Amino acid sequence: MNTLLQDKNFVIMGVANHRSIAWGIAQSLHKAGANLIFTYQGERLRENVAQLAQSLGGEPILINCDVTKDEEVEAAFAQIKEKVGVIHGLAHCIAFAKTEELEGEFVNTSRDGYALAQDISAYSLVAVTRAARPLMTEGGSIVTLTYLGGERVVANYNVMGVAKAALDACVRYLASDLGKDNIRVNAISAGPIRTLAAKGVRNFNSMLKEIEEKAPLRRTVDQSEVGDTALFLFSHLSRGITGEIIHVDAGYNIIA
Ligand SMILES: CCCCCCc1ccc(Oc2ccc(Oc3cccc(O)n3)cc2)c(O)c1
Repeated sequence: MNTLLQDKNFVIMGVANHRSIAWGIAQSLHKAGANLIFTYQGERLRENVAQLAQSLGGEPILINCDVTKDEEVEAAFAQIKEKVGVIHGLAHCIAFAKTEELEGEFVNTSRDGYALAQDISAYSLVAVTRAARPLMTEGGSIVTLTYLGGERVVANYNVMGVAKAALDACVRYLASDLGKDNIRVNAISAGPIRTLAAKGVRNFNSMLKEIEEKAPLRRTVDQSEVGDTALFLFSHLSRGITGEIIHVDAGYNIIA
């Protein structure tokens, strides 16, 4: 146990089940003494998140929030303000694209599929940052999840790669806006991890194998490694870092 985040309040958006990267982040922050607020999308996920949150002990705070609806984002953060007043950080672990657009040729991406991926996977960071900002009266740190496929072509990642490229630029522009409020905005570019979301990407398994063969560390990474990097980005230790993308991928991104 450490006290790096003792008694500080963090919002975690995007826990779906025990394999979620968001859950790995939650565990790392909990061990550092943080108080956690979980948001989920739609009542059917509430029970999953509730059981996981209760396993940490204490009274978890669970808030429904569909990030595609401005009124739900505003209502969610109004509830969070009422419950805790101040927050010190936010983990944005939300993305979506239609599975039929996560395979084959990118040139065949539909107009509505492209817009949907951008709305949920990139614009939602802007929306939640705008809503969270007034609650970060003591400064803060916002962390989102991105992937190498937004920097270089990764077969099948297609429309999500373009959405992650937009997300990465959002990180930089939001960091520029919020730095004067002492709020930092960064992204963790995680290597492939077997999550519910990963099931939506064609040939995911072959990518895991390629990484074990080519990554400098000759292995893939797990949710706890991403969680601990998030802990660093939420703590005083990363106070000089904003607008950055940190790769937690066993070094794979440096290999041609
Ligand atoms: C061939 C690429 C292998 C590496 C992919 C690593 C990765 C795994 C999961 C990622 O997160 C999502 C999130 C939503 C998403 O869209 C989905 C997921 C499940 C079902 C569905 O209809 N859409 C796809 C990937 C992600 O952004 C990146």
